[in-house]
Amino acid sequence: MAGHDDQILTTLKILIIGESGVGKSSLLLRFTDDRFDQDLSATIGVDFKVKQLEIDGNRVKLAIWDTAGQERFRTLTPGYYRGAQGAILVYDVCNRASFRQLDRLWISELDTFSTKPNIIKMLVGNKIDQEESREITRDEGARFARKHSMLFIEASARTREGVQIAFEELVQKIIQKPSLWENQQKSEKTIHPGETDHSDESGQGCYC
Ligand SMILES: Nc1nc2c(ncn2[C@@H]2O[C@H](COP(=O)(O)OP(=O)(O)OP(=O)(O)O)[C@@H](O)[C@H]2O)c(=O)[nH]1
Repeated sequence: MAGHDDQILTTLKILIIGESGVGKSSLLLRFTDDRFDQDLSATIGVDFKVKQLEIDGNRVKLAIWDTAGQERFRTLTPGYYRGAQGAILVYDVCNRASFRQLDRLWISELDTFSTKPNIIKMLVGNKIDQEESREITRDEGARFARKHSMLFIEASARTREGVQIAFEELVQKIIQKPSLWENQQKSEKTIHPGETDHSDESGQGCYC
């Protein structure tokens, strides 16, 4: 029966980044637990959830890191990024500042700290249930994604729209690039937030 660990193709590390309040934790909660909480508190440091997903007949385990958007809660930045095969960059379609910050901060931070040069990026414009307050058109989001070679989807953690597909498309693209995950199988190891990883010091091992 699918779901046993020996049937898992690989474990992938996925990051969710973006400004505070754009809905990163809400997207994760919707994806992992199919829940939405109107009064979710701000993330402090990093949250971490694991979920299995079946893509094109392959079962993969996702370790999803939800990072704090607020500067004062972001203390371990390089560690978040290390070894990640995929990143979800989130903005709020009703908040232009959160869109602008992708260019000013989040993309360059990802480029600086990512240890995998071909990491797959998915841009998510969240909160499309608030159409009346929209500040960023779908077209503008799509153009920005194209410019930065990112996948793109609009979503609402509140209504579920686009959430599952955002994660699935990202994972599908990662699976299609075996160079991102293939040789971590032998030494597969999962580091949880707060644990120390020494694998880089020896020049081998992985961080997944
Ligand atoms: N209407 C609407 N509200 C949303 C949606 N997603 C999140 N929210 C609300 O937006 C607020 C912030 O959501 P969070 O998920 O905590 O945002 P975050 O990006 O994780 O914030 P930090 O943890 O501070 O980085 C909460 O009140 C959520 O209920 C959405 O799709 N639609």
